[in-house]
Amino acid sequence: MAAATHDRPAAVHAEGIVKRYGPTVALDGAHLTVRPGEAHALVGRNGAGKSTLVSVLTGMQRPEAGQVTFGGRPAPGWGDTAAWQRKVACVYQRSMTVPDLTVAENLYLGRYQGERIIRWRALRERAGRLLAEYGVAADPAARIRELGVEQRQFVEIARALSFGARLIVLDEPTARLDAGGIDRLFGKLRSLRAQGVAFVFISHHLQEVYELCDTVTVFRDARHVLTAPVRQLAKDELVAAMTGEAAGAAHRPRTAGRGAGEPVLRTEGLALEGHFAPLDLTVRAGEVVGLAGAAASGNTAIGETLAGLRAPDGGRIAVRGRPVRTGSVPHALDAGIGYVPEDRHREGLVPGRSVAENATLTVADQLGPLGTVLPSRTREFARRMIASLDIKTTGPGQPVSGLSGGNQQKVVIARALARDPVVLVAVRPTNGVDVKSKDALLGVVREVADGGSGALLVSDELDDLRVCDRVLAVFHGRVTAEFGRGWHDHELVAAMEGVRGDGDRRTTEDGTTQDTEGTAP
Ligand SMILES: Nc1ncnc2c1ncn2[C@@H]1O[C@H](COP(=O)(O)OP(=O)(O)OP(=O)(O)O)[C@@H](O)[C@H]1O
Repeated sequence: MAAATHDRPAAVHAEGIVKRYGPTVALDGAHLTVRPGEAHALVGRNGAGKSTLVSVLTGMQRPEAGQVTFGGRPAPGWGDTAAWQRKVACVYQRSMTVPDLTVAENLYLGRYQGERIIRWRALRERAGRLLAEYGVAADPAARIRELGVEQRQFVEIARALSFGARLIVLDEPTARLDAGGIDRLFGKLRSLRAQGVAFVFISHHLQEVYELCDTVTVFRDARHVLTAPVRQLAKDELVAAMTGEAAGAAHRPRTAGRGAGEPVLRTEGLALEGHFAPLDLTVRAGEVVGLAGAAASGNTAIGETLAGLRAPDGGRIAVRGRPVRTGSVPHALDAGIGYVPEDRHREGLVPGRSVAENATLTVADQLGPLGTVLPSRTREFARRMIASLDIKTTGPGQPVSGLSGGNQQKVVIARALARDPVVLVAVRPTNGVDVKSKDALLGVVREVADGGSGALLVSDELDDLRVCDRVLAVFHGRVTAEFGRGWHDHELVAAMEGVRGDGDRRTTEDGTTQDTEGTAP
């Protein structure tokens, strides 16, 4: 199906790109060529330089050296935003659209500068035609905040195409989509490729690279390492190129727990209407428990309720047998619930503060006041975390804003570990984390449990869930199945999606299937 062509000039060609941030060399003579109609994966470890290249290719950052051409013509002048928009767009994991404006307004944002009167009805009609042209099912009058991630991404793609861009960068577009959403996104990308639109696809999910892309480029330590047809590169060779280690050197985290002890976390009838039905959950010392479910299953809401971010409608939470006041983050923290949020930008970090300060924010009272001089204990803890979570940074004193996305995520995890939590609740902790660091991170979660705490891993990533001693599948706000070790991928995926078929059959706790009603709470 590959629509990539070699007889036309490259959709984008970049060469000799150098970009520095102070002492950090983010790109060191990097190059990339993407053909029209190609789906080109750009992969590399956290901090390899992928986002920096994207910011250069989209005119957001000016490189110190190098050239960029689109369709064989030099890139627009620095600062000529409108001209860049006609060449290329990036759909980020975090939406660049304006949530309080309508779809129609977002589609035509910035295009009517200088015009005194905007005809709203005509604008909505034009937006409707535009969306129909690109096969996007979204109401032009709906506010962006009312749309799901999937529709928002489609609106952003339609917006880019309507400016004339024939190159679209997708930065981890699948991170917040469920399996059906990923299928629909890939279907749309395939049909656009057939029309000659080229994609740069950034993902830490290598299986998606194999599913969607025809070419892959690997960056390592600010440099281009290889470009190859995806089909000619085995997955372990790809990982080896990313890590610089021999193929097969990557190890899986240990999965054998020491056996469960006393309950460290217990919920009784914990419920949140519209999100999850009354839940009785027990996590024991030494145990890693998985809460598996798709984005809308309610598993994230359970994690957020345990962390005190949401107030439940009813039910109780106890840590080591002691009741925890629900709906209060400070009480959850004091009770020993460590929390790794899904959205590190919103809930995770203080950008101007250093790696060490951010990693220890919750224990500031134990380590001494935050100030310009780092207390030695803060720095010492940060150093340990930098080593064990493999954080790529110039040191504990570097502001977190200077870290790549994946490395920021690791700082959020460090922060949750700083207090020696009795139970660690982590929501999709490996989101945006590279293949090798994922192993390190899951190994740390395992160590937390082996050290006598408990861990609850909220995720839909099978590779993450493999570290668990038990996995509970959540569907429509209810735990529908429980698995011990040794589950098969297809069983867990089926349980996460709710097994539909004759009479809507589900797997129950003892592993059998039965007819259920499958109603949402
Ligand atoms: N604003 C900034 N200030 C200082 N250093 C920065 C800044 N942005 C990026 N860097 C550094 O540049 C290097 C490349 O970062 P970049 O964000 O391009 O990596 P990446 O490959 O996109 O990583 P990830 O997979 O984690 O998103 C990193 O060492 C990072 O710390």
